[in-house]
Order: sequence, then structure tokens, then C-alpha cells
Amino acid sequence: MEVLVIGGSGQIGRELCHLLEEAGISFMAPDREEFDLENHKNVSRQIKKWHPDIVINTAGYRDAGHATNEPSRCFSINRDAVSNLARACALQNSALIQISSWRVFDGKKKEAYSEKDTPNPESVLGNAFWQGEQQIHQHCPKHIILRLSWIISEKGHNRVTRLLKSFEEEKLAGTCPNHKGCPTTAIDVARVLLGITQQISCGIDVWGTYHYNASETIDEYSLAEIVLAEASQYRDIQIETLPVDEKEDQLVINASLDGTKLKHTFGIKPRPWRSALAQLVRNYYQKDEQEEAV
Ligand SMILES: NC(=O)C1=CN([C@@H]2O[C@H](COP(=O)(O)OP(=O)(O)OC[C@H]3O[C@@H](n4cnc5c(N)ncnc54)[C@H](OP(=O)(O)O)[C@@H]3O)[C@@H](O)[C@H]2O)C=CC1
Ligand SMILES: Cc1cn([C@H]2C[C@H](O)[C@@H](COP(=O)(O)OP(=O)(O)O[C@H]3O[C@@H](C)C(=O)[C@@H](O)[C@H]3O)O2)c(=O)[nH]c1=O
Repeated sequence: MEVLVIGGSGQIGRELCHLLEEAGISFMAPDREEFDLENHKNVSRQIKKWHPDIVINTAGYRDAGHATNEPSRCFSINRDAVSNLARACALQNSALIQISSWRVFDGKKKEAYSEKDTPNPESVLGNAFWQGEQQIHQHCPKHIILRLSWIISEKGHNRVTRLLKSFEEEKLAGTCPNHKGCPTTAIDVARVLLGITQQISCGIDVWGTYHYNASETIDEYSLAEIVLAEASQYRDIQIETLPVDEKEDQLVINASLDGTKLKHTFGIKPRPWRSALAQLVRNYYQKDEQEEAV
């Protein structure tokens, strides 16, 4: 089996490449210079060239704020490139595993979103993800779409590293008690992608859309408090209270996803995130110390 990973330098892609290597699965992970999703003609050329059994696309446009200022770039990567990818995979009879986001939903539901809920994206980014998903449905029957909530990792930009930096710089951004989600480590997502890949390679017919996030929902403000408590074990941080983003907090947003379908189909259970978060913060500071020692 040959796997092609797109976005191998990202938070999720990096961890996935490690796991594929450990599992002894043969894979290629061309960098953006070689496989630029914005170069639409190149997308099908690349799939032809590598002729993989499975393509895992962990690359994508990510920043919801920037997407409102440059929608065409966001749609170019998360919809049009994905459309080309889907067509190219279908032509080569490759399976496509595509990462998507809770942002296909409007975030107004009280409970976690299931795959049966109808998407109703409210942002440019959410729209691009949703339209990308539809392109996959239309053009590539052998597909898995994996929707995710909040990804965290010790390297890369995410909620936790942003908070840790803001503690260091004493420039605290407000967080929202009304925004809820499930912090999920990139390693955990890579584990899920590996599990899906292994089952696809056994020829099991499991195509469709799945949700995954870690097992506990938390709000942004409480997450910031936990990160502060963890960080305080390694640094002397003089912060008494964390600010609330009053403007953003007017809106209730639920980014949590129900992973029952994934569990029933693939036997992959959601993992808790609290101990992984503690480890992540520890590694973040140990990495700093190692760099200082060099
Ligand atoms: N992080 C999160 O909380 C969530 C993420 N997602 C989605 O999951 C996917 C992966 O997320 P994450 O690992 O956090 O993302 P990262 O931002 O860490 O990594 C993004 C990856 O995409 C690559 N990339 C970006 N643009 C292009 C392009 N035009 N052509 C080829 N490669 C490109 C980057 O390459 P380079 O290193 O060269 O920039 C990088 O490898 C993204 O699609 C994201 O939108 C979904 C839900 C939540
Ligand atoms: C990107 C970014 C966000 N923020 C703030 C805005 C917001 O209150 C909070 C979280 O922002 P985001 O949700 O955009 O960031 P982030 O969680 O890093 O990544 C996102 O990946 C995409 C694909 C999603 O689907 C999002 O749900 C989300 O998970 O952090 C910053 O302060 N600085 C930044 O650079």
C-alpha cells in the first residue's frame, strides 16, 4: 500500500507521518513547493505521478479571520483544489481521506454535532470546507471526510501555544466562556487517520463522513484557566485573572462533535485530552529549555 500525505509539515500531517513510519506503511509526503494545492493543474499531475492507493489531505486553509479578507484564496485551497484532488483520485482509483472542520455547522446546537446534522456554515472558512466536501461527494466515491474540532499540539499555531505565548509576553487575549469545543491533540487525530487507513487497506467499505474529537467538551475560558495552571508549574506567571472577550462572547458557539459513528464503524474511541494537555505544556517548556542549553 502506498499513501500520499499532503500537508506533512502541518500539526496533523507531521504526527501522521511519524505514525505511518512507525507502522511500517510506505508513504510520500511532498512539501508545499512540490505539491502546492493552489496550483490546480499540478494537483492531478501529482496524483498521476505518485499513483497512491490512499491520499490523505491534511493541508488546508485554516485561519477563519484571514479567510474573511481573502475568500478567494480560502476557496481556492479548501474547495477548488479539493475538487481537483477528488477528481484525480477517482481517475486513479485512489481513496481520498480529507480533513474538514466543525465550521461546516453554525455552532448553535446545544449538543455535539452528529453526521446527521445538516451543515449551515456561517463563515467563509466554513463555507469553503462545506463546498469542498460536496465536491468530494460528487466526484470521488471512495472517500472519507473527517471533521475535527479544536486541534492542539506543542508545535504550530493553536489555542494552547497562543495562550502560552501570551502568558510569556503578558499580552493576554480575551477568551469566551460561551465558545465550546473539544481540544484534540494532533497526535490523537493522527492515530485516528492511521486506524482509518489500515481498515481501508483491508478493503472494508466504510466510505462517508465521520466526526472525531477528544472525549470532553470545555469552554475557551476554562481551557485558558487550565493552561495557565499547567504553565504555572514551569514558569512564574503573575496573572490573577484571565480576561473575557466580551464582544465575541455575545455569541454562543458549540464546536463539539459526536464521534459515535466513527467508534461504531472503526472501533476508534475518543480519548480524553486533560493528561495529553499537561504533557503538551510540559514538552513546550522542556523544548524551550533544551533550545536555551544549546
Ligand atoms: N487546527 C485546527 O484546529 C483545525 C484544523 N482543521 C483543518 O485540518 C487541516 C490541518 O490542520 P493543521 O494541521 O492544524 O494545519 P497547519 O496549519 O498546522 O498545517 C497546514 C498544512 O497545510 C499546508 N498547506 C497550506 N496551504 C497549502 C497549499 N496551498 N498547498 C499545499 N499545502 C498547503 C501547510 O504547508 P506549509 O507548512 O508549507 O505552510 C501545512 O503543511 C487544515 O485543513 C485545517 O483547516 C480542521 C479543524 C480544526
Ligand atoms: C488564528 C488566530 C486566532 N486567534 C483567536 C481568535 C479566536 O478567538 C480563537 C480561536 O481561533 P480559531 O478558531 O480561528 O483558531 P484555531 O483554533 O487555531 O484553528 C482553527 O482551525 C480551523 C480550521 C477551524 O475549524 C477552527 O475551529 C479552529 O479550530 O483564537 C488569535 O488570537 N490569533 C490567531 O492568530
